[in-house]
Amino acid sequence: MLNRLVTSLEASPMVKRGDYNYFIHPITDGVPVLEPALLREIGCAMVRILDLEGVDKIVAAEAMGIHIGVTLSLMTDIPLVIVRKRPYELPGEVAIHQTTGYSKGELYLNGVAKGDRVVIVDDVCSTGGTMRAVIGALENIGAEIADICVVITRGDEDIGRPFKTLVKVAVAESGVRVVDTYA
Ligand SMILES: O=P(O)(O)OC[C@H]1O[C@H](OP(=O)(O)OP(=O)(O)O)[C@H](O)[C@@H]1O
Ligand code: HPA
Repeated sequence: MLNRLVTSLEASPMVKRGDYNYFIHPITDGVPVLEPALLREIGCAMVRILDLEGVDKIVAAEAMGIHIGVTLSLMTDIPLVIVRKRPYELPGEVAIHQTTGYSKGELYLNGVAKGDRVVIVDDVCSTGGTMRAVIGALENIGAEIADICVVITRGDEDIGRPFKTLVKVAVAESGVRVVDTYA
């Protein structure tokens, strides 16, 4: 069912970002080219496993959560909120500090109100730093997180609540191995 995702992940080129073994893949980097059939495969799998009952908004972080969020939004007609890397200073904007395995930065959340029922999607969860930061901001606003799905999980980090993933991978300097699939 996730044949395209599994095959392409296991063919990922590897680079070092400091000590971090970083795999390069169309879903997580947009390069070299993102095939519509792969996005459809992922969108269909997410629709199958996510709890979308009564969901008002899909929340996805810039940059590489965007195409995942767009795919799910087009398939479900649920509006999309993009957590941006630059501020807009709109009333109620929430600044979020993000730490990943290889970077630190700020994210800015607009467009989610107290009581909104949301799902969070992203391309990958590694240290869980990004997901923990986004969850914390949504909880502070008083949004209800109905469900979470990341396409690829590459670590065992605790993000403070259960979440769904399409594939779990083991990453080494030599490459990516898909350990499990969940859709
Ligand atoms: O679990 P973590 O260690 O937080 O890593 C996962 C995050 O890292 C990547 O984002 P990044 O901030 O690198 O930006 P990008 O989406 O612009 O590539 C990815 O899109 C996730 O959001
Ligand atoms: O290894 C990775 N590759 C692409 N994106 C990522 N985001 C966190 N880790 C990775």
